[in-house]
Amino acid sequence: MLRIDKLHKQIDGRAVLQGASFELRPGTITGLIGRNGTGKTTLMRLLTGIYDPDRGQVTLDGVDIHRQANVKRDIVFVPDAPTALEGYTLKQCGQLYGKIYPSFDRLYFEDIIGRFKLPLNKSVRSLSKGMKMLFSTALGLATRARVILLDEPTNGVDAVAKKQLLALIMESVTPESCILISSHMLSELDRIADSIILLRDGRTEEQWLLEELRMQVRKLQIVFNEGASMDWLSQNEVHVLQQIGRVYTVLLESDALYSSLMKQDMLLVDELALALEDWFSWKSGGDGDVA
Ligand SMILES: Nc1ncnc2c1ncn2[C@@H]1O[C@H](COP(=O)(O)OP(=O)(O)OP(=O)(O)O)[C@@H](O)[C@H]1O
Repeated sequence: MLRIDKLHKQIDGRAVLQGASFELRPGTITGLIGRNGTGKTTLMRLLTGIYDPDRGQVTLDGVDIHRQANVKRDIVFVPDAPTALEGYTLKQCGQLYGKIYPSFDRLYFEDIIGRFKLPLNKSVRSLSKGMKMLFSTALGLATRARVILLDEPTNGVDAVAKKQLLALIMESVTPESCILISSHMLSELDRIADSIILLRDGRTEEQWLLEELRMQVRKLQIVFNEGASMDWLSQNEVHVLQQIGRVYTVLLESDALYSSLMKQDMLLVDELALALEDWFSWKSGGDGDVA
């Protein structure tokens, strides 16, 4: 559906994107993660056509979105602050979006606004930061566009509304549409995303399906008898998340490693549920802070 192919973009002489490639498939929610300043917002601006790429292509069903302006109506970007709409009332914003986006669903928009108890006749400026995020996400989702890009949608949103917002995002994806969410909240993506894209050094690495990841990567708590088996622990494919005395929490990817672990001198081994954050800590080189 939306295909991103070797995107390059320099901003102020700095290469922000250096070959980002991935795909967004219909009916899916994809999480975009990466450290501060890695270029997630820049990438979203490129996908919406706000920026042109220096090199590379973004195509929606084979049509280059930077060459065919009308395709952009199928792609909506919800920024992390709706500054452009500050002067309008919420209702006026709905009317405006209804004119821009042919599939804008006004009833759905007003339904969401009602669910979050947002004031339809007040200006966007008068809303709190969290309310602004709820409102702009509602506006974006109500376009019923085929591709919806959400930049940190839960930023500033309280715990109760966050739960509702995540449910809303999940309910909004249809078999014909897809949603890309940039977020530092890995536990939220863990709950709602189908796949994850990690942006690092301007490049996207492999796109991981969360379901497959949970099957492939084992998280184990091991208590060794006497001394820990350093030979086993120091293998490249074993990642030690935590060590407290003789208790190790590790991640490992291969069945062969699991079999060789079973031959070690252990008091206890226990399988734990893998969290996206654990895996991320591994892939970020162990500092656990990429997002
Ligand atoms: N308008 C701009 N002018 C100059 N530099 C910019 C501009 N926009 C972005 N940048 C730079 O481009 C890089 C990528 O910024 P971007 O906002 O895309 O990162 P991000 O991954 O979304 O960050 P965060 O997680 O902090 O929101 C940063 O180094 C940033 O300083």
